[in-house]
Amino acid sequence: MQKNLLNQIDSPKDLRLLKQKDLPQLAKELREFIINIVATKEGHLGASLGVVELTIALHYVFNTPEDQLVWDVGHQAYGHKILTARKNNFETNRQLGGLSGFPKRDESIFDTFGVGHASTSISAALGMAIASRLKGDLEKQHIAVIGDASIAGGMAFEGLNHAGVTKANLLVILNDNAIGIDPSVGALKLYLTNVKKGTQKQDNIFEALNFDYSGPIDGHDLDAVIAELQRLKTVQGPKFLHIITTKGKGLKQAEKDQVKYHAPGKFNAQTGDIPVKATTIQPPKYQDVFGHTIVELAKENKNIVGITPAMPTGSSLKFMMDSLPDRAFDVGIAEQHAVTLAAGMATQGLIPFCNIYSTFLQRAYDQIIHDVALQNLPVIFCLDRAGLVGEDGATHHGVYDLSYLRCIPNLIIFAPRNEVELRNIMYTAQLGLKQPIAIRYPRGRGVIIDWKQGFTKINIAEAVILQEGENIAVLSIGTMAKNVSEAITNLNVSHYDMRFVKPLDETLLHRICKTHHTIITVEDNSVRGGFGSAILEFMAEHKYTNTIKLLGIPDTFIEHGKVTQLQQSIGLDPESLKVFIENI
Ligand SMILES: Cc1ncc(C[n+]2csc(CCOP(=O)(O)OP(=O)(O)O)c2C)c(N)n1
Ligand SMILES: CC(=O)[C@@H](O)[C@H](O)COP(=O)(O)O
Ligand SMILES: [Mg+2]
Repeated sequence: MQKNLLNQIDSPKDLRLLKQKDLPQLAKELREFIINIVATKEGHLGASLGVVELTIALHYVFNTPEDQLVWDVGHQAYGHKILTARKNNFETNRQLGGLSGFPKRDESIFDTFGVGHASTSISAALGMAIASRLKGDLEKQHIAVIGDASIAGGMAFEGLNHAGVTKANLLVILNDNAIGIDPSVGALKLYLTNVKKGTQKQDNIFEALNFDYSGPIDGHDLDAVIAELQRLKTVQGPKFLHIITTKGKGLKQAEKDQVKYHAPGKFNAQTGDIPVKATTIQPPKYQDVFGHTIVELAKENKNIVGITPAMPTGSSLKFMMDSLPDRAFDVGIAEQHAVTLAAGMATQGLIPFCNIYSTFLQRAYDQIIHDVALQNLPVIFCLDRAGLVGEDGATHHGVYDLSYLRCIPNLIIFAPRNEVELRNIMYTAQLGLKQPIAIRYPRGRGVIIDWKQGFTKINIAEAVILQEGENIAVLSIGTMAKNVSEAITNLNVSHYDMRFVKPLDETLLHRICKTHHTIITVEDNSVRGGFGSAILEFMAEHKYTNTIKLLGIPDTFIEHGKVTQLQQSIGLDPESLKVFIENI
């Protein structure tokens, strides 16, 4: 058999010159290429391995980039990137200055739509298809590739509902591997399982929505997929192709442990094994502090329930799903539903901990305002991955929550400085708070090895004095306290961990303003409308004229890279902070 087909391909034009019988060999090479690079450079693995055949078939049959191909979430688009002129720099994937881990319009004309969040592809591709019709172009194809977990998201349903009454030239391909990051959930999953078994009794849902439905077909059978795509190319209007694939296909361990190999970190490219980490004791991940603490609290307080929209492993709510399964809910990729579900539960006296990554909570903004805060329902929001998240980049940084939450009446906003503070605020929140609270904490590990200490109640709106000095007061929020502490070692300045962005510790703030000529705020949220803005508003309201400097995420989208590199690039690392403070 011919070797090194992948090396001959710079763009889909080269791919289309290959004979169809050679494509399985290309699929093998593409898989090996992805595995070899992700094994050392890290990133999302299982999803891209699962769509290798589909990716080749799509670029083989359709005339990309004229035909518009939209990937949902985009974590499965590594093969697409490699076949579309990015093979030679794919090793820079997700690194500072390198390729983005997700499709991005700035990066390539083959990336028709920027993604990272789920369930957007159908609406985006439909928008393109309607635009083509309006321009009189009836030949152009528009394809949305969406996973079985993402199609259960509300916006995907909204897109299907609209598409079904249009004549738009839209092909929706459901890549059904029966798993998201964690196993897929919900009634739609049951329906799809029945379709695969051929046992469904009711009408086909997608046909009922007016789509020309075909499938399910084996998504790893290149000939079958190509034949069906060629047929669908000749069908006008909304079409739906259901393919069945295996997440992690081609790497034994990734097929077996699909959750771990969604994004496994470094692994051995030959064996697939993930190296056992050194056993030195480290501080825990914040997500695990959340996961263990909610179990501990829920065992004592029968009203506590936990909710996650499709992130049981990422949030560690799985600990509660394992030990108290009736009281922990994975609702699928459904952030809006998760928030309003929590609100409904709170009306009945339950104490919902609704855990959502900061970036994904953006999806549920009206629900926070209209369903929770307006009715003053005591929902406890736990916002994981707040601040810079690193290699996932601009689509995933949780750097807006303080700004978008701070303007909502009734809502308390707290950011723990360390693991013990996270535990204590979770404990405090379930003691009978009469209003909603948002607790935001970052990706990664904390600072305290001995974190499992007894609970202490936190007084609402009480800040903590970490160091008192002269003239300059540094006010930090959340885990930025660590960078500030490192920066001011040996400096005679004050440092306060304000803890609450809302309500502020006004008593302390009056004292700070009266005893320091300069105030510096430090946050890992946008400086626009965030913690520093809250301090500015306080000063303006009380007519303080101290000099104030706001440090945080500048008013621009921050790309991908290691968190330490990104902090350096925007002056939030300890060294830059030190230089800044010394030069005041
Ligand atoms: C709005 C939103 N919520 C949650 C996520 C986190 N997330 C990324 S991929 C994923 C699972 C996607 O599963 P599926 O659509 O089945 O694709 P697969 O990984 O199986 O290819 C989730 C929950 C996200 N990216 N966007
Ligand atoms: C693609 C996606 O949205 C998720 O896979 C995300 O990358 C998970 O982030 P964490 O690694 O922080 O859980
Ligand atoms: Mg899936």
